Amino acid sequence: MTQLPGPGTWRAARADCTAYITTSTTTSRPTTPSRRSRNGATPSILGQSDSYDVVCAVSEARGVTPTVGIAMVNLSLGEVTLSQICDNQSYVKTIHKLQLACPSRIVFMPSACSPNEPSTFFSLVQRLIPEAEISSHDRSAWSESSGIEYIEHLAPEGDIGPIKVAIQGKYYAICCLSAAMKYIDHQFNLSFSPQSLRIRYQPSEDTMMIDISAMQSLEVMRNLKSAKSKECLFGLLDHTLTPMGSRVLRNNMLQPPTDFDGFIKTRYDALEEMVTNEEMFHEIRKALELFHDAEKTLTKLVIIRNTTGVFAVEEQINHILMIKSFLESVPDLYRALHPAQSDLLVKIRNLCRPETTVPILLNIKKVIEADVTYMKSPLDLRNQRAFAVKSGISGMLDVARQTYRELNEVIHIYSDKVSEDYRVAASLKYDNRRLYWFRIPRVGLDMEAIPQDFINVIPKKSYIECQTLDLVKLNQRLLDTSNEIIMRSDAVIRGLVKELRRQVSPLFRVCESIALVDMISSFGQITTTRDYVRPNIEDTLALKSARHPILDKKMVSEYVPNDYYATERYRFHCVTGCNMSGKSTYIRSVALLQIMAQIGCFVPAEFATFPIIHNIFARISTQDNIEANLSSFGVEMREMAFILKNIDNKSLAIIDELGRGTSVRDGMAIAMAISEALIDTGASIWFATHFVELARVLADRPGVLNLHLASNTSVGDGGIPQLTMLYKATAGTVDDENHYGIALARAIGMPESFINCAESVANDLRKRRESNRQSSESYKEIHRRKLVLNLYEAIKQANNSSNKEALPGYLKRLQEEYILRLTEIEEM
Ligand SMILES: Nc1ncnc2c1ncn2[C@@H]1O[C@H](COP(=O)(O)OP(=O)(O)OP(=O)(O)O)[C@@H](O)[C@H]1O
Repeated sequence: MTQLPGPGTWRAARADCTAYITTSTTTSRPTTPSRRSRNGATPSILGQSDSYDVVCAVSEARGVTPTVGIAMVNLSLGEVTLSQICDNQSYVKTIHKLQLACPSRIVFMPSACSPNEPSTFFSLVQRLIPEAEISSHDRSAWSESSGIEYIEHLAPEGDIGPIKVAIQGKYYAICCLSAAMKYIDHQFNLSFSPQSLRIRYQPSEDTMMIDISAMQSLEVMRNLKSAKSKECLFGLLDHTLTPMGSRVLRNNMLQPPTDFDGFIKTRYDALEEMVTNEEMFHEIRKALELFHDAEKTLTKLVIIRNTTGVFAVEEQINHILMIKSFLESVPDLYRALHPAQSDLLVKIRNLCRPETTVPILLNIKKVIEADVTYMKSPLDLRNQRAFAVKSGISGMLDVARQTYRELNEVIHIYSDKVSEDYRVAASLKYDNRRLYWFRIPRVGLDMEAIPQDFINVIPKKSYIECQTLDLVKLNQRLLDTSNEIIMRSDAVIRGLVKELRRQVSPLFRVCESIALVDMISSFGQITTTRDYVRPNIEDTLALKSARHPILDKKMVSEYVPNDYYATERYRFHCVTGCNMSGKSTYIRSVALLQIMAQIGCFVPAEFATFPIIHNIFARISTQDNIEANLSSFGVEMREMAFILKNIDNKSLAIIDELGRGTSVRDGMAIAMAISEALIDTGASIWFATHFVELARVLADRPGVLNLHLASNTSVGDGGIPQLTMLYKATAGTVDDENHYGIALARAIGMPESFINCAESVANDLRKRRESNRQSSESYKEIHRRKLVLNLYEAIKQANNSSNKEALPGYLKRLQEEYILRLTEIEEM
């Protein structure tokens, strides 16, 4: 049992949270942690298929810029993540972090919740993370010194120093660790074996924040229409072969790293090596197939529960057999990684080297039979467990095993006898609930006159399942013998578990390496099957012939690739185009490709450079039905307010169809005001709109680039105009004089009378607008001057760019845009 650190002293001098002086104890109902059903909105948006027990303690120093400490203890994976976040009054970063972790419990200080006046943060957590159970825990549990003691006691020895350096000054995070551990001990009667818990500090600036609604509308983790569909970014990228690999991929997609040298570059190098060395790649994939979820098994081994009895010992034997088969599989991966040269793969190979795993395996083999292994079928697993401990270690155990063997033989002989006596083809089956039972085909069996000796009969379509009284008695004897074996194995197993607990730390590292190599090989799988390119990381976003990753796979060769370019000078991209011209697809692609690039994956393009982005926001209307429209404007405004409050120059925002939930005039005015505000943030904005006038007005603002998705109108059979989408992003605004909307309405079969009426209204409006248009020479002069100044600035910037490869394309586009804009001015 873990020796828990004594209660530390609460330092009254420290900020707001020191003021929480009460004598309250834990207030929530004591229960054991359980796998919650994930019905909450956030987990389903995040596409979570697996659920974990995460207990999270939070504390805060209130103020204008509050500081929040978080300690998240994952009881299913045996790891603790500490964070300390400098947040704003809406606690955006903290709430986002909690939403991604999906904690089963969130523990507060008693003074933050009722009967005291609930803090703003507490109220936000209650409202925005409804699926978490909220508790409070005694004030004295939130102690810095006790938190440090936990680290010293629970972290692997080699990790203690680096963790202490990382958490220096992170007072709130450390107090939360103390509270979380005491809460777990108090509530669940659980503790961790010494030096076994992975504790890490995660600074919030090390990862990209993808707003939850962006995650949903961009279909990052799950498809919008069907939760089962694999048509989402995660579905596209997840070719992992182990549960650990899939988890790491998911975590990376939820919070892509922002550290290029530390993470992204090393992943690119490893991936490049994998895709160029085909043989190594295949060997790695083959080796990965052998692994099960060792991370979870190891966690179960290090969690100390005060449970005894046959079931507990059986579980421990299962864990040992699983660890044994895990250790036996590691050398294959080590060999597969032999040719690796890239830093990351070499590091992973070193972590998997035999010096780490072989001594542990030898220790296991000292007491466990070498050929006993973990099996999936209940009968095989029971037999493996019965013979797990080496013979010769305990005389009584060997005797019990002999009885077990003989009883099994007796049962098989009895099964043959039943077949003979009742003239049926009874086959012996086994499951954990009934133990042995018979399956007898219905053919030749009179269902009206089933022998009375057959009990517990379950009729099925083509056979019956049943037992006999004698079989039930034999089962009971077998169970007693099996239990005796298990209990007699207990002492040996206990000793081994104790030994293994001391060695889990390097094994957890091996698991993490396997997970990482699995994620990279998963990227390798998609890179080799699709035509992906390694991105560069620079200040500029420049993509040549880039494709929407999901549509590209779905549409194969039909997808029309597009170019993207964004710098300080062109940071607000106003994208116009007629209905169905590909605007949304164009702007969404850029966010999805950015996420791919930052998790270390190659991207579907001919050439790609990305800047490092710290936040991704999206405002995309995903509900087009009339009912939803009632509130869609409210949702739209709320989301835009959130974005405007949190966006900065390291952000990327995708805004689609802003202002469409209200009248055209109001919508246009709001879109205009928001666009102006977004331009001033310095963020990279991709703004698709039907308001062509908006694009024209914004055209002269520094930082704005107008683009449109091209389409063609031609005259088809019978003189009927036809609309062809080209899906090609082109400089300038869409030419709305062609009335594409009306052309599309005609193409989809609206009545001719209606179309004629719409055309006449549109022509009237156009004439009126033309007569209002300014045409004075001085007005034109102002526009010409602005255009030349902009061109000068752009060429200067291009000259400074290190990306010479993208330069010709960029200059050509600049030229096209200049000519187009000049023509527009002259035609005014
Ligand atoms: N680059 C492309 N290549 C091929 N097909 C595309 C491309 N972009 C979009 N499409 C097709 O066009 C359809 C419509 O695209 P999208 O929804 O992006 O258009 P939109 O301009 O945003 O439409 P609306 O204005 O009506 O919302 C997509 O479902 C896809 O099938």
